[in-house]
Amino acid sequence: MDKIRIVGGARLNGTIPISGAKNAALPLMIASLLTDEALVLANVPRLADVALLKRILGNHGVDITVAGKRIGEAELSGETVQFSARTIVDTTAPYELVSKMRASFWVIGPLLAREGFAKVSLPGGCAIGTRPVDLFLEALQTLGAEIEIDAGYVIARAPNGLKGGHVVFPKVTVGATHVTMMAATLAKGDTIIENAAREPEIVDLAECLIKMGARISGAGTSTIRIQGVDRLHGTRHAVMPDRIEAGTYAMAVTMTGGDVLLEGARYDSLAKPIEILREVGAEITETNEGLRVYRNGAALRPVDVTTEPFPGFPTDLQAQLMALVCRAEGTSHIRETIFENRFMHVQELARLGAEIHLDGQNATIVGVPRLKGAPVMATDLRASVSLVIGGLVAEGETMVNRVYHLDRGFERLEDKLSRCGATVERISG
Ligand SMILES: CC(=O)N[C@H]1[C@@H](OP(=O)(O)OP(=O)(O)OC[C@H]2O[C@@H](n3ccc(=O)[nH]c3=O)[C@H](O)[C@@H]2O)O[C@H](CO)[C@@H](O)[C@@H]1O
Ligand SMILES: C=C(OP(=O)(O)O)C(=O)O
Repeated sequence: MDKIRIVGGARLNGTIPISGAKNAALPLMIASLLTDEALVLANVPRLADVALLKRILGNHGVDITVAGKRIGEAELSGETVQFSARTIVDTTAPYELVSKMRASFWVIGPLLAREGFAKVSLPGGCAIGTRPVDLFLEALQTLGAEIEIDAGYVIARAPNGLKGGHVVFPKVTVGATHVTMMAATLAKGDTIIENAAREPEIVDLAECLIKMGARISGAGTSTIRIQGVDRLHGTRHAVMPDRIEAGTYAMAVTMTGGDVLLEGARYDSLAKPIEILREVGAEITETNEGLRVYRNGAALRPVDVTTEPFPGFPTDLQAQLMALVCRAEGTSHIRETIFENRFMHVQELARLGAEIHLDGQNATIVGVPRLKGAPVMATDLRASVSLVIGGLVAEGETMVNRVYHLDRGFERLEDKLSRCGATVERISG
């Protein structure tokens, strides 16, 4: 099993190219199931989750070819990949694949809309919480699906096709918004989604679906309207830059000090994290190429942050912020409201010398003057990278074990950081 070895102490200086967003690439790839024509996606990140979803789509009959890079594309940028679902050969998404990645459950929407049938394994919980799928199923029922649960599988039927409906989500859910929007594109009639997720990845998917011939308005607001069409066609679309990757490196630079251009990062997808990082002590400016993050030797200041759906502070940056304020001068408070068990990094950060007290969904972080390197264990994707951020300033060596979590969502992290002066290496094993 690979490990990441970090020797702390270096400031970060240089340029980090931001990859295509994992959380946009996954639903975009799944959207290829909606048409028998080719969907060509550029800027697809090379990540374990993307590789797994390629296998899952392949199982449904999607023909996948890597079209390579455009001339002049940077070495670290992603691939251009063509997804062609000419015929769906299998409408079942088996447990062995779905249990490895939750987002693979989302194939249920396009399969049902196009084929009138889908049998998809329940994804189960994961390290950050129980993560039920009740809201997906209720939304699909509103669009006319009959749902049965049998032997760990959701069996969804709509033999005469889906029909438009009025979906009101009782809580904001990114996944169920993606799935309902995709399913409704091929339903008969109009669909309204209220209390829809407003995440930028929803907008990216909607833009691609519109290029495919879908009639969607309001994506990015809490009310999305979809007029169903008979069929969708192929198109080309570039995956949006990864706001969570960009936010993570912004926190790393704020932690170490230095001056880094996050190439391709977009301010509007990161407004809240940028506001918080400025409170902590970073200077962040928007340039034509991306976001420039700068901090001199000034002390880090504590903050009080609650995770919320977009445009609030994202849960996917909570662990990284916690690592950062471990070194603040004063006491910070972080409240996690999206997932019930997303504090697995706390015990591992404590191994580096952090002082964090947990009370239910609230963490109190008492800043300490120094962290000290130690062997630590990654428990989930964002928790892993919080340990890397801690390791970048910890005295001596930090060894992060179970790096496969990190490989789900960070493309060549060790290359990107070491190019900016950090001592970070992957030890294969
Ligand atoms: C691949 C991807 O894009 N993953 C992101 C997506 O996950 P995901 O789409 O799974 O997260 P959701 O927005 O659906 O979850 C929000 C909350 O709603 C709950 N819920 C959700 C569905 C449901 O049927 N019932 C229910 O109770 C969840 O347990 C959670 O407490 O959004 C999360 C919240 O921004 C991010 O942390 C994940 O990185
Ligand atoms: C929680 C995440 O992903 P997933 O929803 O795939 O588990 C994440 O990207 O931080």
